Amino acid sequence: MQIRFESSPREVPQMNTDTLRENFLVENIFQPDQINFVYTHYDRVMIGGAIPVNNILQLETYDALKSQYFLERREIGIINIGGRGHISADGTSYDIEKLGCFYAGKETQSLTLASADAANPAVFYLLSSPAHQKYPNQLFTKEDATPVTVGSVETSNHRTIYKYIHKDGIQSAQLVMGLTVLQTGSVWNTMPAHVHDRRMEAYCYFDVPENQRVLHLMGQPAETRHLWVADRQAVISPPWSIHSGCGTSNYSFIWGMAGENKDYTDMDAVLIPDLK
Ligand SMILES: O=C(O)C(=O)C[C@H](O)C(=O)CO
Ligand SMILES: [Zn+2]
Repeated sequence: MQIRFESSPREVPQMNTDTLRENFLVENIFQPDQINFVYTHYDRVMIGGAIPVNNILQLETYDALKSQYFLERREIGIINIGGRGHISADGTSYDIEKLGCFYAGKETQSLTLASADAANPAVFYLLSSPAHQKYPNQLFTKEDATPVTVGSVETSNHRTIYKYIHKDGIQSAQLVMGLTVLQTGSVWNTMPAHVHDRRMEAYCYFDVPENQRVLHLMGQPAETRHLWVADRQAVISPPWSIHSGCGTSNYSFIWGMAGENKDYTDMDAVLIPDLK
């Protein structure tokens, strides 16, 4: 498992393209018949991917966690961005369609991931944070997430936000998670941008068409940098950083956070003319 340490707002403006990508871009977590994680020191959030094709994949612990099992002191949110899948948690099975979200709380001892059809496998994005309290395991479909449409065609940011794990949705110790789908013709996410120094965030871009890319913007509002991001790649956003993107086509992305609170609306907005 790869481990990423934190970078301060003073160091980031000095980074060249490769160093920025080494620190903030998560490139290869989605591999057939594997579960892969990157462990970040930003609120100790782990970012993972799994594509069960021919095997049922078991969530195993890692030496770095020094725990008997993965969720001994952690919780996890799992969103399926592929074909129909199955999740089993401590003996209870759940069917999970594309864009469904499963939450497994602290002390869930056994968790497996499988696909309904190897020809169209489930693709699971995994986000895990430390948990000091146990909350019930729960499945949400995208309809359960009470979608909200924001932005407009005129500003090329017309998009639908699905909130799954947050203060008023699936209950968790600190994890917040959901996804955003851009409408055809819209390319901007999270513009106007914001920061929330109380929570780190990770974005995982998906449904980015072949040969298209998302230009992800990061950094302090007056000192921004960019990363070119491909389909099924994730970006770590430090709490002091904006996280916003503009695509060469429309796309979707999963956002997830951990930190001081679970209030999705707790954001400090940045005025567009203040961006540099
Ligand atoms: O499109 C958006 O705007 C978002 O999806 C914003 C994210 O949900 C976010 O950054 C939450 O803090
Ligand atoms: Zn945010």
